[in-house]
Amino acid sequence: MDPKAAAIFRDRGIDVDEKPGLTAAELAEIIGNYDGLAIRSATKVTRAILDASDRLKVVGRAGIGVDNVDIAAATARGVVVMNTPFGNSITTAEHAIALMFALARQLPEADASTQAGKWEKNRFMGVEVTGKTLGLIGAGNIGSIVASRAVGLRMRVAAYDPFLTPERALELGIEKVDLDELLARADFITLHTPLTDQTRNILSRENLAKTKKGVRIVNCARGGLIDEAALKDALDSGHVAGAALDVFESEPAKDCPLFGTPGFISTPHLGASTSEAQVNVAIQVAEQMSDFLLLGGVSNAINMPSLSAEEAPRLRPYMALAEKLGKLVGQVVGEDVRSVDVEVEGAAAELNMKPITGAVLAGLMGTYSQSVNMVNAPVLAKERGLDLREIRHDREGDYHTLVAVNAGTEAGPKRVEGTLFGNRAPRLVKIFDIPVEAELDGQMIYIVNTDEPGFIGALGTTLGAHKVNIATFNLGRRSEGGEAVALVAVDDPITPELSDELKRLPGVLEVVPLSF
Ligand SMILES: NC(=O)c1ccc[n+]([C@@H]2O[C@H](COP(=O)([O-])OP(=O)(O)OC[C@H]3O[C@@H](n4cnc5c(N)ncnc54)[C@H](O)[C@@H]3O)[C@@H](O)[C@H]2O)c1
Ligand SMILES: O=C(O)CC[C@@H](O)C(=O)O
Repeated sequence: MDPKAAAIFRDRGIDVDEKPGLTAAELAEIIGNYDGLAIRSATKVTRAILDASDRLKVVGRAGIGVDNVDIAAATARGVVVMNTPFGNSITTAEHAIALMFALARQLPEADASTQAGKWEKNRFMGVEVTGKTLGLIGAGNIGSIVASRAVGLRMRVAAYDPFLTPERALELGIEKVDLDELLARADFITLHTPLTDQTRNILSRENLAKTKKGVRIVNCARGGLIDEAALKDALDSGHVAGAALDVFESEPAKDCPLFGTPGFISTPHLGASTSEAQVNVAIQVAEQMSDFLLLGGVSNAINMPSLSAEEAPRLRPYMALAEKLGKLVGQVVGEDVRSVDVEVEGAAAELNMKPITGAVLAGLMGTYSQSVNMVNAPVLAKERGLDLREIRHDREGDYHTLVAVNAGTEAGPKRVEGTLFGNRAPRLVKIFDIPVEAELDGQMIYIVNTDEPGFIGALGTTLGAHKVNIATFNLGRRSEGGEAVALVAVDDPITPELSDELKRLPGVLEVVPLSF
């Protein structure tokens, strides 16, 4: 990785060790010492590596493809995975164009022959690209840049990309076609998709047979998009006139069946290898990882919603409130939660809601499982079949800002509401429709009782008898003489014996020890 990455980490006060070329075993041995791991494409972040990484919070990929990271395993462990989606796009697009020209004019073979003193002028008859049709498979960041360069070279561009809108195609000056039409018409084909279940072997033996005789093919995207054995046969038969691969089914490619085939050109995954691109991605990955580790900002994460470093300070108190509300519901309602509506109104409704929802889930799911954070909470919630809804209210309420968590249970909805005092201090304002103001902090006891004289005295006496000091005392009731709640913050541990004794006090309906 370009040394600028390490320089940025150090400038921002993060200790950094540069360890290029570690084996998997060496990485597994040391990964437990690190909060972040910055990688290029060669490092495989497998489940085994992640399992050995107790402290790891973030993996930053200085590049685009994250197929060298086990995203599911990282997510399950609560590790954020980020990439740098644009820093090497121009460079990779230029490599694709370079390989297209290398194929059109057989540059590597002509170079080798000339340097061998052969001067084979008649052997190397090329083709022009001007006026030819370029078939573009995948018109995202890199594909679009390739398209614009190809249009500049006076090529016609026919693109196959199910997600390409007609407006974008018009803007790029290219034609959107289906795959069969592209295969039938293209003089050159270049691939720019990720490797997914849909794109694996997109140039299969069957699809290669549908291409125009004499087609030339470039792949600077991912190995696995082309059937390498079928491509070799198509080159050998002369159906495909040339193929240039930067990426291979198995990398590092040491004994690919295509090696040595006439008309075949290869580079060792050099698509992103320019000094400009490597500086770009190194700077970007270091800035993103530092923002996350130091400020909680999240950009270009694969497994977590974005939260800019500028937004983070404003959202942080909301996320603290949301997490506390989630924890409160989880602890009081228990395992019975079937659905969760997260509602915001007032100032909260103006904000990016995803981090607030993520924090509610982290609080809630953390009461059911260990090591839960905003990365893995949504996955755990999904595994439990929890229905999640985000609701933004325009209305003006009693509070300038409000976050509510409405948990659906078999016994009906259970709703808690909270606000921020002075825009920063989280406060509960309503629990299960009973107004009660409380800081949710440290150890607390939640008590439901019948509103009757003498209860508070008995509660204080019992806590005193157990040498438990009361820090704050917050009361609310549904109606005079009806259901009442107490949220009592205490300085000393709440033992099971104390809980049992509190449950036996006259009028007590429920006692739940809480921890925030
Ligand atoms: N060789 C290298 O060194 C190098 C460098 C950078 C990126 N890459 C690879 O290049 C590829 C493209 O990167 P990008 O930044 O343009 O990604 P991108 O996400 O911006 O674009 C990918 C495009 O593929 C399209 N796509 C998805 N499924 C498709 C399908 N089934 N059929 C057709 N199109 C489909 C998407 O709609 C999208 O427009 C990625 O695989 C990336 O890893 C390689
Ligand atoms: O880091 C590299 O050299 C390759 C990067 C490339 O494959 C990518 O997906 O960004």
